[in-house]
Amino acid sequence: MDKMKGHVLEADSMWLEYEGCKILQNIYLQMQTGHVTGLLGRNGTGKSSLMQMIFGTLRGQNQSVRFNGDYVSHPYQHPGLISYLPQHAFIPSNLRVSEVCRLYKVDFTDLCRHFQDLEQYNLTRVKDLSTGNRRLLGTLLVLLMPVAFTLLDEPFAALSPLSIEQMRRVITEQKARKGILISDHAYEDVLGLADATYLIVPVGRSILLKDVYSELEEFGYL
Ligand SMILES: Nc1ncnc2c1ncn2[C@@H]1O[C@H](COP(=O)(O)OP(=O)(O)OP(=O)(O)O)[C@@H](O)[C@H]1O
Repeated sequence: MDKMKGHVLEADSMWLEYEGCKILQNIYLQMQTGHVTGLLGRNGTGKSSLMQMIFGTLRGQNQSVRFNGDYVSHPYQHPGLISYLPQHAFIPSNLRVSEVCRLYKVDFTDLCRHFQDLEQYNLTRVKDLSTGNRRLLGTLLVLLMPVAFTLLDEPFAALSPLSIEQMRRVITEQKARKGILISDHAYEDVLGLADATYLIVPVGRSILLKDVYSELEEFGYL
């Protein structure tokens, strides 16, 4: 993938229902390389589901994900296109940190450049890391993977204030080479990073925020 050229990833007509219960209705969202896009919404409004649909691992009633205008049926199957940080643990826990770095095509030295404390865990098995360090490792792997777009579901949860600050710096650095979508309840952190922010409002519609704080209040998020 040509990193010098700008790329656009669009999620269009995203429709999701569970047993007749409407979660997402006709959502549109756009990401572009060089930009951080924020995704906010109250608990249960469907942010995680939307990310899984964009990644391609959850099928809704309708969805259209387009890369530079071309429909992509399962984005995660395209090498170099997309990475996704789910809320749950996802790294094979029996592998050593150095092995998962190879698996995700991330240079361990580069990873430690961002978080020096991780240096000592090169040969540690993932299951022996603390919960916070496992989350930190997972978030860094997904962020540093050589892909055009990265989806981050709650990257700040389980991180200490100092780690959040450092992670914000990594995100800002990485946006120079990719497009990043962030959903987190630490909305100030999201707004501080985002070039544009979408709010999912009940029931399942998305709004591109313009007058950010007054719209967040108007739609009952704050
Ligand atoms: N497998 C499922 N079957 C039925 N309902 C589901 C299923 N998965 C999710 N839901 C429902 O879909 C809605 C959206 O869930 P989702 O996890 O996407 O929301 P969210 O905005 O990410 O929430 P949070 O901020 O609390 O993480 C919720 O009401 C949830 O209960």
